[in-house]
Amino acid sequence: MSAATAATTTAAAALRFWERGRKAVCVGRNYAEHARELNNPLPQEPVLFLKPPTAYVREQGRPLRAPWFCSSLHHEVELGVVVGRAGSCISQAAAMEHVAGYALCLDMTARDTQEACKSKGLPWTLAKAFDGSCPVSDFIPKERIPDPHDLNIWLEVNGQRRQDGHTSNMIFSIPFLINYISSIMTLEEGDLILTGTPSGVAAVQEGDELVAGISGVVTMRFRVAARAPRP
Ligand SMILES: O=C([O-])CC(=O)C(=O)O
Ligand SMILES: [Mg+2]
Repeated sequence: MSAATAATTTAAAALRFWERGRKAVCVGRNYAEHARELNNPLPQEPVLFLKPPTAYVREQGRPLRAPWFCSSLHHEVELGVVVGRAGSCISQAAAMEHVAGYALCLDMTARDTQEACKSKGLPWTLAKAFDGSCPVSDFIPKERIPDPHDLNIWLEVNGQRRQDGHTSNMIFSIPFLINYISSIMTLEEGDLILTGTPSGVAAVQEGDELVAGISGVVTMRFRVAARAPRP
């Protein structure tokens, strides 16, 4: 691909990736300390699940809220990778050419629902894919992050640091994940890959203020509202 084409695809993906109706492919248990804190085994292969485009919520938009069936809404701060060029069966060597940039993300999780799903051997869709379950920062162009495996990602609740991780501790690297995911489902321009959370996940309460950041790159702020009423 020419440099001009690469620049065009990057610019296109920079345009509000969260409004493009694209999927978020999420990786679970990609940090050993987080797998351990929830008493999960270390994965031999990436654990994957999906969030629909209706999961995205923007910083200046509506507040975060637990869905009606959840009484333990957890925060999980994660580095998001924004796909700039579609592909399937992308090699690890070519993987970074398909990256347009990054976003800071929260994989908001209905933890009690997830535990119930796990114990019944059911998928995690209710726990992970509800409306507003994926707060995202502005798009961060690739050029602003020379090494995505050398980032400090953190989250504070009401001014108290809860999560403080480093992307060098991912079990599966970004090129590995792009290769693995694209061998299962086509990655499209504007798709987001959530790369897993470091340890320190915990429940949020109505009225909490969440501030998360990638040190030296971006911060974002969200308020937690009352749980959604049962329809
Ligand atoms: O819910 C979980 O523990 C799995 C997950 O999303 C993560 O590790 O980021
Ligand atoms: Mg997660």
